[in-house]
Order: sequence, then structure tokens, then C-alpha cells
Amino acid sequence: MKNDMKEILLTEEQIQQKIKELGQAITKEYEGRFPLVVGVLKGALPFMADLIKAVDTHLEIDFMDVSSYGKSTVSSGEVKIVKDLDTKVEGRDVLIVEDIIDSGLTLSYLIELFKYRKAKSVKVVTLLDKPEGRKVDLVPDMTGFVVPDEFVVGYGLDFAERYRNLPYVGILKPEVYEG
Ligand SMILES: O=P(O)(O)OC[C@H]1O[C@H](OP(=O)(O)OP(=O)(O)O)[C@H](O)[C@@H]1O
Ligand code: HPA
Ligand SMILES: [Mg+2]
Repeated sequence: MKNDMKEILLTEEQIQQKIKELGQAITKEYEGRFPLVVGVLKGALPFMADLIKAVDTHLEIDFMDVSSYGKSTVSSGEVKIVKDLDTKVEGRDVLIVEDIIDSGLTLSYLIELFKYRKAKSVKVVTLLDKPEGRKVDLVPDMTGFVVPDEFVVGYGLDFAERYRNLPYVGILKPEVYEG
């Protein structure tokens, strides 16, 4: 898989070190509040798995599956709920866990949804932020790394469902996705 990469942006060590720091910040913020930590499938899976282990206070986890990219590298703009939460968010401190914020469409949809469902608070932690991709105004509460305006893969992020299992984040060679 490494042969498909133009560049490795973030190594496994860099990612794991950052997760320790984010875990400490989340522990501090949510101590004694029993937050509902919502992972956005599928991309957030590896990040969520490592992040919750770095948090040292009680929390509950749940997942939502939404999709707007399909096989494309550009957002369709239409956010589709594939799987909803099993948990009631009313009165809860909700922390959404994302692998990447690009256009911001997925998250702005989820934030509005949880507010409508009367969450006590809604915050966002994202491993990657791609501010140049933004189509709606959205600033995450906690960010691991800011990435350039290129299609990145690995550590949960896919291209046509591949590369999610890489332990690092990289940029694909154009010939891989232009096929
Ligand atoms: O800010 P946006 O432009 O909305 O992009 C970010 C979202 O897109 C990706 O998910 P995708 O819809 O590809 O589903 P996946 O996690 O299953 O790959 C990513 O995991 C984020 O959830
Ligand atoms: O750069 C990206 N890579 C993979 N999935 C994505 N979803 C939004 N942006 C990206
Ligand atoms: Mg995807």
C-alpha cells in the first residue's frame, strides 16, 4: 500500500502522541460529566478506538453512520443517515469524534441534529482539519492536525473503501485515484 502514497503526512508515532494529548484535554473537560462520545462511522473508527483509551474518566460510546462521499473524492453535499444512535441525547454532553472535517457538511448536519434532539452541549474533536475544503462555517473544538487541501487516506480515511487500515495518514499518488 505504501507504493500508492505520494507522501506520508503523519506517522503512526505522531498520531499516537497527539491522541495522548487530546485524551488528556477531554479528561479535563468532561471529568464527572459522563459524556456521550459519538463516533462517526466508518472513518472515525481507528481514531475513536485509540482516543477513548486515552481518556481517564467515565464516558458512554455510541456510533452514527452517515455517508456523503461514496466512491468520489468530492462530497455529494447530501448527508445520508445509514445508522442512527441507539442512545437518547437529550440532556447529554455530546462529543462528536471525526476523522476529518473537510467541507463541514457532515458535521454541521450532525451538530444541528443533536441540538434539535436537545443535547445539553455538543462539541467536536477531529483528528484532521482541512480548512481550505470548507463549504460551511465550522470550527472544531479540538483538532489533532491541520492538513493541506489534498485527498488524504489512512487511519480510518478511505478512498473507495480502501486504505482505512493504514496506521499512518498519507496523500495518494494522483494516478491511483484518477485510475
Ligand atoms: O466535512 P465533510 O466534507 O462532510 O467530510 C468529512 C466526512 O467525510 C468522510 O466520511 P464519508 O462520508 O466518506 O464516510 P466514511 O467515514 O464511511 O468514509 C469523513 O469520515 C467525514 O465523516
Ligand atoms: O481527504 C479526505 N480523504 C478521505 N475521506 C475524506 N472525506 C472528506 N475528506 C476526505
Ligand atoms: Mg469516506
